[in-house]
Amino acid sequence: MRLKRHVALFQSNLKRHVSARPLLSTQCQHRHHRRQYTQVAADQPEHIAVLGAGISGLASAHFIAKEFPKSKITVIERSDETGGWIKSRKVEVEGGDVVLEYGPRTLRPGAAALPTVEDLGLEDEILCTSKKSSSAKNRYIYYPNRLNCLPSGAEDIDILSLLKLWNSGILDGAWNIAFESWAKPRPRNLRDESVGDFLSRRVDKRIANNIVSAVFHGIYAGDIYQLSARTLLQLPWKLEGMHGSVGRGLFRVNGESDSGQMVIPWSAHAWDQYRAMKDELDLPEDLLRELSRQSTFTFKEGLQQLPRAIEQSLRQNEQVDFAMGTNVKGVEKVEGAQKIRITTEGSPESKEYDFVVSTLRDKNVTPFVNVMVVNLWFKNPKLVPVKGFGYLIPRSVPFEQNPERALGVIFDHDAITGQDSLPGTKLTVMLGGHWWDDWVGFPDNDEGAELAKSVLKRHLGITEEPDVCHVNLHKDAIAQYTVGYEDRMRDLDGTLRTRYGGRLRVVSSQFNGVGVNDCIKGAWELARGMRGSGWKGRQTGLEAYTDERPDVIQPVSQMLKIRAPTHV
Ligand SMILES: C=Cc1c2[nH]c(c1C)Cc1[nH]c(c(CCC(=O)O)c1C)Cc1[nH]c(c(C)c1CCC(=O)O)Cc1[nH]c(c(C)c1C=C)C2
Repeated sequence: MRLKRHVALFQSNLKRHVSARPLLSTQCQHRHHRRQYTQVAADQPEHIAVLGAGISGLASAHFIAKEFPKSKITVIERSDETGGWIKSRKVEVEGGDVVLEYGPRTLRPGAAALPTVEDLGLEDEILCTSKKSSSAKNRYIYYPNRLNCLPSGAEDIDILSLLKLWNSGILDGAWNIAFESWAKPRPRNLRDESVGDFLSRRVDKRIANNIVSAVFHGIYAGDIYQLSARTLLQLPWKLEGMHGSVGRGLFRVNGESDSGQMVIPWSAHAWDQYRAMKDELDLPEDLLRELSRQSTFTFKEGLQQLPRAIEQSLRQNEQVDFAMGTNVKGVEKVEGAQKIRITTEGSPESKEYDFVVSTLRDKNVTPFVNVMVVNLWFKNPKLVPVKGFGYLIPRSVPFEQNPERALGVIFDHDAITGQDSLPGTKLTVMLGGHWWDDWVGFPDNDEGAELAKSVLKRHLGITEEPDVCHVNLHKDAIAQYTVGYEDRMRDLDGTLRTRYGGRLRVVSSQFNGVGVNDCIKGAWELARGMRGSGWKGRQTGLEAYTDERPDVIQPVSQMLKIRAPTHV
């Protein structure tokens, strides 16, 4: 009854348009900094401001401090805690304690985060989930009214499990992959379309609505009919643009190559960045070898250990200063000088900087979705009937099976082991995302808990009351790279360049990819671009979108770990 009321109430919410705010004009209040700094060499920025102390801001400060050890760096953050929405909490329960993650919880062992982990001496704090573990192998999709295990690799495909999957209907339309090369190529003037439309056109709408929408729920909590195919399915989009079909394109580029490895078109920018990372990030062989066997990793105290360690190391560094609880009100170029003026809320004085890195969110640049994260812990360790990472819920699931608009459930007790001091069932239910785009009000914490429990009851048969239940509504949690994204980024690059002359650059999940690794990699690239006299150039942080050089055909190797735009 209560659930029905919630669902009816939320569905009756009307579409709300996000209020427009000018780029980088968040409120701020700025404290003055007392430390004395040695005079810096003329070719180093004297004072740099980093706006925001989420992972992008912290990583930017970390890498910039290494590039310019004599510059003064001020990190300005609105809240009282660093790390953005990476938030880990140790919670006491009867007989021990458990770690709950309110936001991202694991990292893939990609190139970006590892040097930071090594720099900070966090190697001994790492907890890995092996590629061979059940949680890495067993990923489920709930469809239409049960869990279906997806094969994790060719070696896991057996006839029985394939038959089960086939009978569920989740693979309906998959045969059409075989006929992809016969689908009509897109019109020449089509600059972008949605992921859903692209797949419906080239393969089958059912595949888009079932498996693909589930995967996109797990990454973007987004709507495949709004997200950009050109940006998020960049390889298939490129291959179709080059050869009229994805299959034919892959065949042709490999037929013409004599590299002996599987090759694909890379944007020249992504290839340069990839090589630079490979050349410069000198990681210990044993750490690399160990992590290559892992599916994901995190830390003993939770993922927030990473931003906390970066913060701690920055605080120990004389050149870095934090202005916490400080709201940026205005960012403008100083007339006639190569400086950026930052004004802050509650402070009559503004402050001028030689260089500014902004990681602030701007809803004029991309829309965002809201995600409600409900963490539940039960003393009983045997509540979930299967072992695995968890399950995702596609858009095609009938409404009666998902009236709460859940996006997926993570089996944290399986996905990450070694954080809790006692066994139990630890789950995270993710609700909302694009399903809540039209809502003007959101469930409160009690309602969120009821919705999550209702999902668990229907999908997993869990009727027990949880011993712990934490609910967090993350407003504007995940940036949405919607159709036309890359063209908008090119326009934004022009605007930023004209307005700030290269002295303000951006890095964040709005520009560099929504993952933690993407943000760290973006911060590394930004700091590297400042190297030498690079900070005096007219870059904006959006060079990936304006690099007009033709693609290069190179091995696929790390491509999946590096997100970069297309130029077809
Ligand atoms: C906490 C909510 C998030 C959702 N998506 C992201 C976050 C942080 C971003 C994200 N999630 C994944 C990737 C791909 C790269 C990767 O590390 O695998 C990205 C960029 C995959 C992923 N999805 C879920 C998990 C636990 C992971 C692993 C990474 C992580 O720890 O976040 C589950 C999941 N995430 C979201 C939903 C709705 C969901 C559902 C079960 C949204």
